[in-house]
Amino acid sequence: MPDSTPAFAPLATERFVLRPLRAEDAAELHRLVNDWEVAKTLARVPFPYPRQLADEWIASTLEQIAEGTAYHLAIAQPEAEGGAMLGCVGLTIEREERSAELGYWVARRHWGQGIAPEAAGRLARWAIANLNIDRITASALTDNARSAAVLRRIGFRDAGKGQRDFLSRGGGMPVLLFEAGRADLAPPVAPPAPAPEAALAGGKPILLVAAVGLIDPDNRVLLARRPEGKPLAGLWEFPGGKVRAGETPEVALIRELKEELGIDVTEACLAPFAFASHGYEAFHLLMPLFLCRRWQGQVTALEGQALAWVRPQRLADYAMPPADVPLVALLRDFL
Ligand SMILES: Nc1nc2c([nH]c(=O)n2[C@H]2C[C@H](O)[C@@H](COP(=O)(O)OP(=O)(O)OP(=O)(O)O)O2)c(=O)[nH]1
Repeated sequence: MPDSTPAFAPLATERFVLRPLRAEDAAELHRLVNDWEVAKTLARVPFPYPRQLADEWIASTLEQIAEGTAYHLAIAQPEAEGGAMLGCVGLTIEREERSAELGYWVARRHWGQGIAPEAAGRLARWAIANLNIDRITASALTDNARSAAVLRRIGFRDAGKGQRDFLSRGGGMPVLLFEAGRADLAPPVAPPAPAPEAALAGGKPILLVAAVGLIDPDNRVLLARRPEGKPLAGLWEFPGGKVRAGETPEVALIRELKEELGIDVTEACLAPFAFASHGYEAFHLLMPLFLCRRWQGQVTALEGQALAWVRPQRLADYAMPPADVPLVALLRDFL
């Protein structure tokens, strides 16, 4: 399954942009990182930092982005504000483990402005939503309380202690290990407000969500990727959404399919197929799954979500929410 990042479009944060490094950044990169206070905190940076290494490093980061093996980016001001580089943030992918390692540094004169959490938080949330990973790891020198605080602030959990080789220190150094999964990087989920007589499942409100397996003439099923910023970001799901007060599941689905995919579906074309009943932390999900083979209009990702038409036997290659796992098995057998 491809990652949905053919060419890397810069990521905006509240104040900055995270963009691929450019050959012309080399002199500035060298000036900023060839500073003992910065270099001593970084495992892979030698000190002194040879000027030529900046050129080589930048060229290698561009190759890695093209291959999808690592995403090392400049933290820069927006072009309209001068475009100055303030530091770097990066992720190295461990494909086999479906994880990535996060690193960052900020030029000394910009310390104390909250740049690292803003940049590292955005890259981490983008990565969990757009790359095929479930986990991000990071480490900080045991005496680098500032860096540990950055990681905790963006949702990382302490994951013990370790040892890492630091080029700048000429050997192994003790580090604190951190990690974050999808739930750690998601916004806090407010439990749905229960209707007055709503059933409570084990003390949790029941959330009714209607979903559909859209099936094309080749017998492929449409999956949509949950976007950055939503709970379960990066997981693939059946199109659909919450059933609002006063709606039937069918009406909710017809509305969601119009809003999210720009297609018109009639109730007669929605065939009830199965349902999911799954306890999430904040609510219990009850999700009828319909099947639909006929609709009007062109399926279009109107909310910027990645879409994939997937053959039944390939459904297992797509990481989906835990509630969907039994549905996928049923659907595969049915199709
Ligand atoms: N649509 C859909 N939702 C699913 C699936 N599996 C699963 O656990 N869910 C969960 C994720 C969410 O907690 C919930 C759907 O809520 P949502 O927030 O995406 O619904 P929505 O489209 O109404 O979103 P919003 O307008 O509130 O942002 O159901 C699935 O296959 N499809």
